[in-house]
Amino acid sequence: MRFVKGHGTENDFVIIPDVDGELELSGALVAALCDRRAGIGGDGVLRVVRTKLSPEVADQAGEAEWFMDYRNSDGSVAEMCGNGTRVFARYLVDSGLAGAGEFGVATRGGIKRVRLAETGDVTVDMGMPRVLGESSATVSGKEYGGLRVDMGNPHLACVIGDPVAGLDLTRQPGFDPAAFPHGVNVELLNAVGPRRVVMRVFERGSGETRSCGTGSVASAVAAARLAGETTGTWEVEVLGGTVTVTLDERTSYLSGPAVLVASGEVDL
Ligand SMILES: N[C@@H](CCC[C@H](N)C(=O)O)C(=O)O
Repeated sequence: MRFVKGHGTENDFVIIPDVDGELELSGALVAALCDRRAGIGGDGVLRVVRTKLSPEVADQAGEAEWFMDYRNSDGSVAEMCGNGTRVFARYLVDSGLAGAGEFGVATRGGIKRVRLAETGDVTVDMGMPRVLGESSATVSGKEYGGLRVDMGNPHLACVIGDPVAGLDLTRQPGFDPAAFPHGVNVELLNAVGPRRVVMRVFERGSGETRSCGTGSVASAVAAARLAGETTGTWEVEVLGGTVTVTLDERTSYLSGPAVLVASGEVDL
């Protein structure tokens, strides 16, 4: 099986080209590919398949030729992945499946428009974040209040007073299953300057990752709300670098680097 490895601020993915939709991507196969010792290693898999050949998103085929079939490293399916969309776009352009510039990508969370800059950065129109209210997460016995934000996938973004560096995120933070019946991605962040936050994330289905695009937008929304703002540009520092989030009256944008680092054949 041919693969390409890429990452966006070290949120890393195994990209599997399956343009004609011939592959049976089981949960076990995804987990084996993402295994960092026995496989290639990654936070998730991005299967590249024609939208029109994918019944669950075929209605998006008029606006996006390619479907990003995203899976978490434990094999579970997720609706959306912001960094994955940026890396997916980089792959499409570098492999000649899409022309440079601007185009749509089909996802389970709807069409995402992407724009590739000459600097190498990729920007995704992430849509309007939906704020669903408040909830809380528990880390090492301590409870943190946070904002429930729907980015196509579920988030709980908690602005905490303390630095996030010392938090133990080796285990899934506690959360209210009634508020998040399908699980949740938990962000913990603190403000380190005007419109600048440091964020760590525990992702549903993948554990702690070094960056999360949908989580960065959710974090910017939570930080903005605390500052009494609704629009503007936030820098989100993550373990793997920095991404930029812009909120406006209509939508949100995620920008940052997206790179491909390896390719080859895998026989699992
Ligand atoms: N890393 C992603 C989010 C991936 C999906 C998430 N783990 C979920 O299950 O919702 C991003 O960059 O947004």
